[in-house]
Amino acid sequence: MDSILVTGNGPLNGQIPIAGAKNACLTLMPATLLSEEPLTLTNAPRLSDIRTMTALLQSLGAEVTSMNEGKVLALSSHGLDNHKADYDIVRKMRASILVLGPMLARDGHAVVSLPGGCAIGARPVDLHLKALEALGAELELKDGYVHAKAPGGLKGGTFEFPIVSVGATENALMAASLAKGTTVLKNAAREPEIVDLAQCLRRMGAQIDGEGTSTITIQGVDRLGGATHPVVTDRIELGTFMLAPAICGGRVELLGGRRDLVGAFCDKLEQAGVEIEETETGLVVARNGNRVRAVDVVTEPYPGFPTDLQAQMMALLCTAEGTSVLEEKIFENRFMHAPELIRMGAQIDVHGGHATVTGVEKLKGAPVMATDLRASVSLILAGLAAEGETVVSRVYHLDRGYERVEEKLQGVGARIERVSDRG
Ligand SMILES: CC(=O)N[C@H]1[C@@H](OP(=O)(O)OP(=O)(O)OC[C@H]2O[C@@H](n3ccc(=O)[nH]c3=O)[C@H](O)[C@@H]2O)O[C@H](CO)[C@@H](O)[C@@H]1O
Ligand SMILES: C=C(OP(=O)(O)O)C(=O)O
Repeated sequence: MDSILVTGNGPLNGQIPIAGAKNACLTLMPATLLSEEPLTLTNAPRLSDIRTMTALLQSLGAEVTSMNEGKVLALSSHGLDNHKADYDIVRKMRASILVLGPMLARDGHAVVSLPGGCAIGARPVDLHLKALEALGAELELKDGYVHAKAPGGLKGGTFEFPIVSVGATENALMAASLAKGTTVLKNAAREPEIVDLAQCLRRMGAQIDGEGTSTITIQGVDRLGGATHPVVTDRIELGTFMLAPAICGGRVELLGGRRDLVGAFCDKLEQAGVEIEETETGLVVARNGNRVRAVDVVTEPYPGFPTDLQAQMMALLCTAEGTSVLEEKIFENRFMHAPELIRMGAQIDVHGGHATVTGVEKLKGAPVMATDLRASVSLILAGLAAEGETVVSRVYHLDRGYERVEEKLQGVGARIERVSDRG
């Protein structure tokens, strides 16, 4: 299993290109199941999660061809010969549940394994199921699988999400696109990935209004066609790499970055004393000299501060002047990076959904490991700011969501390399 070796660094300077969003691509790919015609996604990220979704769609009988070194995905679901998403693939990635709504909407039946919990929390899928029931789906849970039927097709309905869920909004949005009549989704998620999905579905012929607000209205159509759609920029990769010059000092331009994707996050960075400038080609982040200041952070659905940047922000605040409190409101167990950061000399006290971080002048390199994607990259950021060497193991978590992380950071002067254990 590979590890990442990071050696503490001085200021970083240069440019980092930001890829298409993992979380957008993982919902755009299952949208192929809604149509008999081809869907082409450009600006796709090259990630293990994308390969997992490819394998899942192929297991259902869809064709997925990766072109242009993986940046273009040509998908076609002309003849699905299997409507069962097997546990062996679904357990690898929670986003697998996103095949349920589209398969059910197009063909009237689907069987999908329940994904189960994961390191950051229990993550039930009850809201996905309730939203589909509001569209007339008949569901039964048997042997760890959701057996779904809609013999006469799905029918439009109104559903108000009791809490904001990105994935449940995506499943419902896709299913409603082919339901008969009008669907109104209230308290819907407003994330840029939802907007991207709605734009792609519209290109395929769907009639959708209100994406990016809490109420989305969908007028169902009989069939959807083919489309070509560029995947939106990955705001979480963007925020992660914005933290590299923030933590090491220097000046880095994140190519393709836009402030509207990471507004709440930018506000916090600026409060901490980091400079951010929007250019025609991206976002420039700079910090010179002084230590960053402590800031308090509360994770919330978009447009709030994203939970997927909480671990990385904690790494920065470990080096800030003063005491910060981070409150995690989305996932109940998303502070697993804290004990690892403590091994690097950080002062963190976790109490329930809060972490109190008292900044130290210098972190110290150490061998560390993490049990999830964003936790892993937070340890790389901490390693860049630490004295000495940090070895981050369990790199497969990182490969789920960051393409060529070491090359991108090397490109701005970071001392980071992948070490293979195989030899
Ligand atoms: C592939 C993908 O896009 N993943 C993102 C997506 O995950 P995902 O779509 O799984 O996250 P949700 O927005 O659904 O989760 C929000 C909260 O709702 C709860 N919940 C969710 C569904 C449900 O049926 N019942 C329920 O109780 C979850 O446990 C969590 O506490 O949004 C999260 C929140 O921004 C991000 O951290 C993930 O990176
Ligand atoms: C939690 C994440 O992803 P997933 O929902 O796929 O587990 C993430 O991208 O940080």
